[in-house]
Amino acid sequence: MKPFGERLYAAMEDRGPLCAGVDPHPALLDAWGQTDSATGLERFALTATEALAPHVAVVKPQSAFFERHGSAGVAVLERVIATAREAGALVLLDVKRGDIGSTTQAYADAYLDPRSPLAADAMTASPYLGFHSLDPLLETARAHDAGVFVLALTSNPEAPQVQHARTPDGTVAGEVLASLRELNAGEEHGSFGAVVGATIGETEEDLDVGGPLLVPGVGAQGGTPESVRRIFGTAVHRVLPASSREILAAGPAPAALVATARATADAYAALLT
Ligand SMILES: O=C(O)c1cc(=O)[nH]c(=O)n1[C@@H]1O[C@H](COP(=O)(O)O)[C@@H](O)[C@H]1O
Repeated sequence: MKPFGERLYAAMEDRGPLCAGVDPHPALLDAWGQTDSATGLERFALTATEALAPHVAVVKPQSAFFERHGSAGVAVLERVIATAREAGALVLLDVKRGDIGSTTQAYADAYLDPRSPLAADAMTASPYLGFHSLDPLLETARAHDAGVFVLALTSNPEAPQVQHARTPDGTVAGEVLASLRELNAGEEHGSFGAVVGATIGETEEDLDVGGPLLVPGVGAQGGTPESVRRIFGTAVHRVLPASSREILAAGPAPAALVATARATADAYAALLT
């Protein structure tokens, strides 16, 4: 198998630059006429995945919305992952894990080792126990040609308190970005990505980490192709926009989901050229 970064680049060229989030919010379940239960979750999540996965580069299930339904919800997550991969999409599992190294290895086994029923092509990780507390994830990803997306400059308004904090060498976010650049050194399309929100406004950080840039915050949180172009400058060709609520709100009709996803991918495709 090729490394994740190369597989992602090929998928974005082939299917357009879009990561479609599967975030089964209770309000969306209701809007789709489903109950807030494991049965409603299953109908919602599989309808969305079956519709979108044949058309988008990446499907990103948000684990919390499955976990809140207990073990039945996690079983649905397993089916979403398998369904999306069978349809040819890459799966980025959004779990934002981060812990001491020995525990991080167990997360790596759960989400990146192909023997696990929850194994995905890539996962999200939080570096706030120290970037190298993530080493077990990074090493397991390398061993299985998977990817890791590390939070750098997130889309939420509380983020600057930690991420803009000064360090002897710059800022916390700058150090995360530099660590990713080091991991991807020598690769044209590295497998270790940064998460940078489309809503962060101006930044002086060097956002080109040599790997993909997962960019949530487009659509429902207000980010646009123009704001993405402004924020990412010469790194814009690495951007993978991620949108959840805006696409899912078009459902439950599969054709409407696909049309909204396609329109979003088309709106961002010009950024990559
Ligand atoms: O890692 C993420 O995906 C993420 C990082 C971030 O900075 N901001 C952010 O919104 N997200 C996730 O991206 C999704 C955003 O969904 P919408 O705002 O509905 O498009 C949610 O699943 C968030 O958890």
